[in-house]
Amino acid sequence: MPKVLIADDLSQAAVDIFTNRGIDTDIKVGLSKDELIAIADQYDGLAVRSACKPDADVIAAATNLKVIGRAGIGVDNIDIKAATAKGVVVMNTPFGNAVTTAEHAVAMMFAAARQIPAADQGTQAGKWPKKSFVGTELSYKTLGLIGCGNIGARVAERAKGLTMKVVAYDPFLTEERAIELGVEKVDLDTLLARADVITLHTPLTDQTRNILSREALAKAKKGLILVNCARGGLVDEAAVREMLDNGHLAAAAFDVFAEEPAKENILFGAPNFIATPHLGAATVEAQENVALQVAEQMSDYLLSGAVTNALNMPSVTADEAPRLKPFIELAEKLGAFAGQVSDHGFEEVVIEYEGEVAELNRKPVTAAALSGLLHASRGDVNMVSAPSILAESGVKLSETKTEESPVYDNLIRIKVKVPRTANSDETGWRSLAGTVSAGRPRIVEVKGMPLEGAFSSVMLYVNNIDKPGFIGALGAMLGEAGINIATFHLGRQDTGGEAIALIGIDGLPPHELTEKLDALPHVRYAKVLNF
Ligand SMILES: NC(=O)C1=CN([C@@H]2O[C@H](COP(=O)(O)OP(=O)(O)OC[C@H]3O[C@@H](n4cnc5c(N)ncnc54)[C@H](O)[C@@H]3O)[C@@H](O)[C@H]2O)C=CC1
Ligand SMILES: O=C(O)C(=O)COP(=O)(O)O
Repeated sequence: MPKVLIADDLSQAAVDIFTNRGIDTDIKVGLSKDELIAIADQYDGLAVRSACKPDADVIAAATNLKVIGRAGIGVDNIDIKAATAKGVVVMNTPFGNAVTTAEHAVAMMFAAARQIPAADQGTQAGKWPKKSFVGTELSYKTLGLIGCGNIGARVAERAKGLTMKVVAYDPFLTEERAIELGVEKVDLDTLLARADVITLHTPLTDQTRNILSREALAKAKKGLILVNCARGGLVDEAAVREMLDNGHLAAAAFDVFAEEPAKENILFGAPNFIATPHLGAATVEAQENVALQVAEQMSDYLLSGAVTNALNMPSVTADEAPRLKPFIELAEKLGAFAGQVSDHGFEEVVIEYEGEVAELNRKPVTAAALSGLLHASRGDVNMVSAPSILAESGVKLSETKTEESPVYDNLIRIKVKVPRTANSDETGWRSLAGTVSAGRPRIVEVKGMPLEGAFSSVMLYVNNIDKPGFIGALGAMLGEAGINIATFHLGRQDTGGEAIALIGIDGLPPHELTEKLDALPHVRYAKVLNF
């Protein structure tokens, strides 16, 4: 039974889902990094929010981990690169808390415009400070959105309802979407020059870090109200402090800080500064949503291989997962075959899809083929890590698809381009193809030669010149070595030409056998393959 560690405060809804789906959970909130590392290998899944930080060390220690689920949106607390390299899927819940966070941003905008927290404090202290708090009307003012995705768009809708004008800086916002939302797409400098209020809604990435730098903030209108409910690292906090002190900024309201939990911060105590402790997603509704969603997604993945909202793996719906399973198995086996016979590596990979499989969601199938392909040389690789490992290695990958499949209902062909080496004049493309028949993977072509057979867990692959008596000699040699033959598949180009034998055998043969085979005059190549 898979086991999940819930390492941050999640609604009970998550535990209920895991339990109903037959997954064990441990709830351990507030663990130190060392405490987490000490127990990490016990779990197949790790469910977090923003406080727990699964970095490369935690992921390395979590030797059984298959999935990290983020009950929320931002994943900057998770080392996705390390997770990908270890084959761990990282998934989030991209919509569950978007409305709640947009509402918090709007609340912060009003709180800052009318200095509500300070007015509240003064009033409750018995000062009746009516003259101290003259605010700013927001109607017809310009709101500048930095980032106009899920949350930004919801803030825009609300701001339009408040009769504000909305301009947005988001390089990925299309003109069509901007028109649909009724926002004006502008560049960052224009936004800085025109906005009366700026609110941030981008993820924290290398591109967005410090997007509101000192220089950028200096370009903003005097009297700007700044709201940050996205991530602390987006803004230069020291510059904001100075600008609140010198009046360049009228007010700032931050839910997020460069260092969290923010027990101390340069902004604390600044004039017209409002802080909340990362409460953007903290409503009952949002927490139910994200807990339910993350638990369902993680359970789906652990139990059926369905992938939703993953940041490092293509999606596979619960309906697709069983349909794709045999193709994933076939692709992985073909890849494994190609990888095991590419003794000197490969420079390029082409995957061809024909027939029924061409119409399916091919991304996970390709990922499986690459996982098989890289396994021989890289060992610890899976569908999550294989595509990025291949991309980093510089090997070119391309894919073709055709609905036509002349012989089989479906066919996957993997071609690898092998380099010329000192010992081998065999350069150019090697190709292997297989089909799924009655739900089982079958190999149907090796090096362009047709042959038909099932995969066995151990197979002897022999590439030889077609000569009378060769097959008999091969069988005798295996018999002498005490190797039982389970299946025997033959293919050849033409009489007396290049031929192949693919022999399913019970158990691993001794190394000397392949050496003996290799030494035979008609043998060009012999190898034991594992599937
Ligand atoms: N305070 C809180 O509790 C919460 C904070 N968040 C934060 O809000 C962020 C945004 O969430 P969503 O809107 O759901 O994400 P999203 O992915 O839907 O939208 C982000 C937008 O930022 C844009 N963007 C990316 N790079 C940019 C750049 N260099 N300059 C300008 N725009 C850029 C993207 O094109 C996208 O449209 C999350 O990544 C998370 O960090 C999310 C939920 C709760
Ligand atoms: O979803 C997000 O990105 C958030 O920042 C919410 O964070 P939290 O789950 O409240 O720690």
